[in-house]
Amino acid sequence: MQIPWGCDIESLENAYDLQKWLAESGLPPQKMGIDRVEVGERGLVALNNIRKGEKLLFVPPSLFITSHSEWSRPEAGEILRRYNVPDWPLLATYLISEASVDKASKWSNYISALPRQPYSLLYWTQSELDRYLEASQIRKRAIERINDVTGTYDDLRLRIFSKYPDVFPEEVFNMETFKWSFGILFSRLVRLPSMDEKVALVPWADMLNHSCEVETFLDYDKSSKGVVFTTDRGYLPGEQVFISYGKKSNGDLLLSYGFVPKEGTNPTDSVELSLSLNKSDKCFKEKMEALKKHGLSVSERFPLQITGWPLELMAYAFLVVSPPDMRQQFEELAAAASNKSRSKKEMRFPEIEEDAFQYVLDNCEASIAMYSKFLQASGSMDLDVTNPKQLNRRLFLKQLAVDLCTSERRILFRAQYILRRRLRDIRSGELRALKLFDGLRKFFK
Ligand SMILES: C[S@@+](CC[C@H](N)C(=O)[O-])C[C@H]1O[C@@H](n2cnc3c(N)ncnc32)[C@H](O)[C@@H]1O
Repeated sequence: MQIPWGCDIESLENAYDLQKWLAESGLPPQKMGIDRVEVGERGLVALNNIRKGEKLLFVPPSLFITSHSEWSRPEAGEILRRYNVPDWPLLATYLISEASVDKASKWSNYISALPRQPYSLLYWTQSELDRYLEASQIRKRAIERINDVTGTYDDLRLRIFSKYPDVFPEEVFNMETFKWSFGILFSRLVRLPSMDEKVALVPWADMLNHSCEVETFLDYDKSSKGVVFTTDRGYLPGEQVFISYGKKSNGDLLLSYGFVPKEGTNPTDSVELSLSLNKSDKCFKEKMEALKKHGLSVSERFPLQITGWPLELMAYAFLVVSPPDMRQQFEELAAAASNKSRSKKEMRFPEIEEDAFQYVLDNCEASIAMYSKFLQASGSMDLDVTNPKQLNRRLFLKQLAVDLCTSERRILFRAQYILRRRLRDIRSGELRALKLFDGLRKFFK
């Protein structure tokens, strides 16, 4: 179903109307203008020289959309407040409600300039996720997110919408429109640290695209009473201005914003490695109980970065490989794996270190094999040319998946290299100790 709101972002017409409306509605004159850009399609571009350290934007609170914004249909807002609906579902419903009244909404210019189909994994079908993201843990995260959105909508429908069908008719408030509004929230909502972490849609500020190379982010500025950001570099006229959407992995960026940064440009990139207890382990039940007690399960995902992995991952690996005579330590290991341990020092269990590293290496290599299979096959995947429009979509999704999988596999290769080296050191240390022991034995004979 085609959503009747928003626009095709290839055209800048609606964005120019938005710019005009904002200027008439209290947005001060800007040093940036909306334009077609190379990264992110539409973005904000410097109109004059912008210096490093300048504050830009100054969007006043009267132009933010928050959970306290006034509803064009007050009865709808009143009902949701009575049911104490949390911020995210409230804002998702608000956006649909305002969109449905068209020009009668204060936000009609803003809504008309929003993308009709936000780039988000919410729009990938199950078979697209299976086909393109089989190797990546992002597939599971996308399915969880889609289920969350579906569950949230079902809950609202059952508890509220079905009781007030005149206020929330199904032609307007349905799964398709919720997918759209949640897609907009995931890709545009900002958390404002200096406003008690309030979440808001901030028109104009949400035209800024992300760069992994900048560190500046949007926040509320109490002195100027508006949303601003401070540039961490200078820009020449015509250059696109960027902010940071946060220290996110490529997978997180794809999940919420629908893009993957260029290979090797994201210093905070990470990949999730899934580790599981061995079902044939004699202590399976005891280990499972220990994990459960600390909020973990028999299968967990841990982030690997190019610079290393967290202590929690090693604690989980130690628990998996620990023999029955270490049962006294199961609790301690499960606590450390859940980040609840008091000690933040690296755990040392020399007698099972080799097994633990080997276990993590085996999991890394199994994961690498899946990525390699997908990346090798991706060249010959899309030969169906009977439907050109569908083919474009397929090529686009496939390219995103190839970019994601290449960056995730790169981190796994690095982990594989470090793990192999650690194992070689452990083994050569053992060999040296063995030779020494042998030498001593001969000496004392
Ligand atoms: C907050 S909006 C930014 C404005 C957006 N370009 C627009 O035209 O409405 C976030 C969306 O911009 C796009 N985007 C932002 N940064 C990007 C980047 N570095 N590369 C590709 N797309 C990007 C993605 O589609 C993302 O979902």
